[in-house]
Amino acid sequence: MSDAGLAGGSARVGVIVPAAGSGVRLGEDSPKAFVDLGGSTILERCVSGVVGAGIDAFVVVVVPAELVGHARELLPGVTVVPGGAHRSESVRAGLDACGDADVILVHDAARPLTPPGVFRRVLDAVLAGHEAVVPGLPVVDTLKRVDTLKRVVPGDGAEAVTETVDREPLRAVATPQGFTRDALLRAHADDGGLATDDAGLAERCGIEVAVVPGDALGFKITTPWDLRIARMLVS
Ligand SMILES: Nc1ccn([C@@H]2O[C@H](COP(=O)(O)OP(=O)(O)OP(=O)(O)O)[C@@H](O)[C@H]2O)c(=O)n1
Ligand SMILES: C[C@](O)(CO)[C@H](O)COP(=O)(O)O
Repeated sequence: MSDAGLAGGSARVGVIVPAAGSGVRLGEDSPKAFVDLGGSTILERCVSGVVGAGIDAFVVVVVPAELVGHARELLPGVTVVPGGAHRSESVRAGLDACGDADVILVHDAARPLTPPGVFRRVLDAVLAGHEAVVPGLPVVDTLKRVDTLKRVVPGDGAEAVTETVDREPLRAVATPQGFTRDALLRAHADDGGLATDDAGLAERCGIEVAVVPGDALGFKITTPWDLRIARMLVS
């Protein structure tokens, strides 16, 4: 489909929800997507958020192989497929199940509180003609590059600051990340390698990635602290 076709409102939209991680940094008994967040799993909350964004989309959820049946029970009517050992492999499994979508959003299950406006901004930017779009926020902390200390004080584990990094041109990016079908296929072609996000793979093959405003509520549940905040926000 041409860009004009996408802008014309006839685009078919697919959403891949990678949820096959184990959540090592969270340290709960279940894989992260299946951890409780105010009475529903993180995964159910995330899929509700996708549906609640009001985008007419085909949704594919990617979970650990042993939890495919359980996820299908939690999410009747949603396509569920087994993922891989790395996030990029899980996204590729979702891509294989994504049918004939013209635009594909990839949205981490681990970001279940992402507001509808972020989905809209990312989708609208793809429909407007960008091949790849990520939501991003300015970095607020002062950033230091570190290395090992020359003057080692036994036992304290300290590191040496080598540089203060200019944060002005930096953005902390989240999901959903949106792509034309062609761009996402190119990014993942030939088992496209591994990266922490899909835009990273797109960049490697020369695709320009646009950044639109993200939202603090789109934070990723990674650590026990994040889960605590998320539970407070939904209570
Ligand atoms: N093999 C993997 C690894 C990650 N993910 C998904 O990618 C998203 C972002 O990953 P992250 O937050 O790092 O989750 P985990 O890999 O589960 O976390 P950890 O690194 O702490 O184990 C999550 O929704 C996670 O389920 C996935 O689908 N398949
Ligand atoms: C895709 C992502 O959520 C964008 O912020 C992030 O890169 C996932 O990275 P992680 O290393 O798997 O946490």
